[in-house]
Amino acid sequence: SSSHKLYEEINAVVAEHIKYSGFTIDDGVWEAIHEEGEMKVYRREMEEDGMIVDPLKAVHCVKGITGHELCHYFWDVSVRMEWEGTLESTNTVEVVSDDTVITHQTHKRVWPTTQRDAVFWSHIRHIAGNDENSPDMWMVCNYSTDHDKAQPSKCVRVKMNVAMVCETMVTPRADGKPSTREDLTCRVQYAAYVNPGGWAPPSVLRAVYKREYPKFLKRFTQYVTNATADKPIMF
Ligand SMILES: O=S(=O)(CCO)c1ccc(-c2ccc(C3CCCC3)c([C@H]3C[C@H]3c3ccccn3)c2)cc1
Repeated sequence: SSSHKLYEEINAVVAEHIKYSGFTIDDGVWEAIHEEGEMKVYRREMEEDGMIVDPLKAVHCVKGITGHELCHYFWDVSVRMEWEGTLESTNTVEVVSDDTVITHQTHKRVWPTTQRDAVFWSHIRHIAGNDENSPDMWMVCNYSTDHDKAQPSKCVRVKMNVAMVCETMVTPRADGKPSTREDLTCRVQYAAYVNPGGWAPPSVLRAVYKREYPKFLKRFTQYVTNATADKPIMF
């Protein structure tokens, strides 16, 4: 229930991501590392006590789906192994409420680094827009947390703060008929702050992020497109 002690943190993290969301990327600050069609991926080079913690930001535009659908599948742990290619295992350690779960997942080892795992709360939220200044958005935040049911493992624990924020554009039909998927466009913003935990070679980490984030975003959005193609639209 929303009286759960986590909600203070959840509300603060959500507010922060809304504050920093925005489709305009300040080129002076963000370095483009990948552009493919509508998908553009950026990073900022940042280190915290010798650790690479490059913030990552990506924007994408996906036809034929809604932001609610994209966030639903990003949040739904039961399908995560189907689209997250770098995952070895995932385990839900607590269902906090119908919009928040706590997950423990292990990532496949990335040579030559030690294998990593993550324990995080994952919260899905619809932010109703009331005018063009505050658009209607769906958002999922994945934020590292501790949990006594998350088994200590051989893995190095990463610290992460990830947000998927979506806006849906519906082009009105001239014939006044109900919208179909051709009328839908989902504008996606993905922001990830991942501290890899223990030491890892900076050049290796930067190469991994540069390779894996575009792959993950492409594979995930393709997964949602396929999963929703023959289903009624979830607005
Ligand atoms: O968007 S999510 O919330 C989706 C839920 O899974 C997310 C995405 C990515 C990560 C993550 C965390 C750590 C690493 C590294 C750090 C040193 C060695 C492993 C990587 C590396 C494996 C690379 C990677 C980058 C991007 C996407 C997937 N794989 C990724 C965590 C959560």
